[in-house]
Amino acid sequence: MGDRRVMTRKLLECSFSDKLCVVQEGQYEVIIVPALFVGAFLILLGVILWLFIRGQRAQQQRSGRQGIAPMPSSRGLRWEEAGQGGNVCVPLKETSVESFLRARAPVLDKLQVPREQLSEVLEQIYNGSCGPIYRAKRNSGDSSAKPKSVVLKALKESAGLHEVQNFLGQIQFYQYLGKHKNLVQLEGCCTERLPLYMVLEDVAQGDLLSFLWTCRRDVMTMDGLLYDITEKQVYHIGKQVLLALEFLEDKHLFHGDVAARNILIQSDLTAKLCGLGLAYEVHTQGAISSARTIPLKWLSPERLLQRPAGIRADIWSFGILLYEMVTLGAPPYPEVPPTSILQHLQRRKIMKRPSSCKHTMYNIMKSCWRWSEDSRPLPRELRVRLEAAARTADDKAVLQVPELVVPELYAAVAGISVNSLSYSYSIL
Ligand SMILES: Nc1ncnc2c1ncn2[C@@H]1O[C@H](COP(=O)(O)OP(=O)(O)OP(=O)(O)O)[C@@H](O)[C@H]1O
Repeated sequence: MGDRRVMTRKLLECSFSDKLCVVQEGQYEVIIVPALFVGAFLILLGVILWLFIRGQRAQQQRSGRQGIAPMPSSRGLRWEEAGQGGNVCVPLKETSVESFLRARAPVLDKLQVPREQLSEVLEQIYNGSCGPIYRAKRNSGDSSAKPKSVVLKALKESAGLHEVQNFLGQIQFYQYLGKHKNLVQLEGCCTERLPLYMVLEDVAQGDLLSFLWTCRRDVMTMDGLLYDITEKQVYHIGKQVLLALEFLEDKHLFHGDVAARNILIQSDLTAKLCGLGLAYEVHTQGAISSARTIPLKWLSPERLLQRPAGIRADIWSFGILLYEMVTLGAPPYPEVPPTSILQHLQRRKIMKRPSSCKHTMYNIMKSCWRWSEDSRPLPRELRVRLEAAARTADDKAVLQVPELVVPELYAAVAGISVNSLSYSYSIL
C-alpha cells in the first residue's frame, strides 16, 4: 500500500509530456512482478527436484536391500512380499540363454528334478501356449516305488531369452502360489539346461469339457471313472472351482480364463483349475498381453470392453461354466456369433435357462451375469449359495443330452480354435 502511494505521488509530480518519468514508473512493474514469478517458479522447481531425488533414493535402497530389480506391480501385490524369493524380472544384461540359466540356477535349486528320473518316452497330450505338453513316467529314485505318471510342460525349442525368462517366472509363480487341492500342483522343474520342463502332477482323467462330452455318450465306465453327472455333482465341481478362486482372491489374483476346458478332473471328481498362464501375466505385467487370444464368450462385459478386471470377471465366467456343466458341454450363446457377443450383452441379453437347469441353479447363473461387476457375488458368498443349493439338489437323475458333439462345429460356435481342444475327446 505504502509503495503504491509513493508511486502515485511520483506520477502526480510528472507532467504528461515527461517521458522519462513514465519510463521510470514502468520499470518497477516490469522488473518486480516478473522477478516475483521467477522466484516462485524456482522455489517450486526446487521442491519438485527434491521430492524426485528423495523418491529415487528410497527406491534404490529398497531394491538394494532385497537384491531385486523393480517390476510392475499388479493390484498392490508383489512377489517379494510373500518372501519366497519371487523375483521374475531379471536384468536384461544376460546375453545367452545358457549363461542366463546358470545365473538363475540357485533360485530354482530346490525344485530341480534329476532328468534321469524321467522316462525317455514322452507322449504329447497337448500343444500348450509355451510349447508341447507331455505325459511321462517319473522314477523317484527309490527302486521299490512304482514309477508315477507326471505331466511335463516344455518350453518350445525356438524360444528366445524373453520366453525363457517368462517360463522360469511361471515356475516361480507356482512356487509363490503354494499348494491348493483345487489347483494343479507343481512337482518340480528341469531348468539347469535346455530343454526346459515344468513337472506337474498328472490329473489323468483330463479336462472337464471332454468329460462332459463323454457323459453324452452311452459310456458307463472308463478308467474307473463314471461318465455320468448329476445336478448334485455339478454343484460339487462348482464348489471346488470356487475354492480355487477364493485362494487366488486371497492373494489378490484372478484366473482370467475360467472354463470347462481349463478344469482338470480326477476319477473321484476332484476338480483342479489349470491354465494359470494368464494369472501369471496379470500378476507380473499388470495386464494380459495382446498375444493371448481368450475365447470371447466366456468374458465379462468389463473384459470385453478392455476395462480393468478382477475376481468378479472370473465370477461371470463361472456362470458360463455352470451352463457348460448343466448342458454337458454345449457352446455358450449358440445363436450369437462370437464376434457379436459384446453387442448382445450390451442389449442386456443373457442366456436363457437350459431345460436341464433348475430355477435355483439358473438364479445363481443370473447373479454371476450381472452387468455391473460390483453387484456380482464374490467367490466365498457364491460358494455358500452353492453349498445350500447342493443340499436339496438331485443326486439320482443323470443329466442327459442326446446329441453328440462335433468338435469342429463346437469350436466354430464357441469361438475357440479347434486345436485348443484337448486331445482326449478325439480318441473317443
Ligand atoms: N497336470 C495336468 N494333468 C493332466 N493334463 C494336463 C495337465 N496340465 C495340462 N494338461 C492338459 O493340457 C491342457 C492345457 O493345459 P494348460 O491350460 O495348463 O496349458 P496352456 O495352454 O499352456 O495354458 P497356460 O499358458 O494358460 O498355462 C489341459 O486342458 C489338459 O488337457
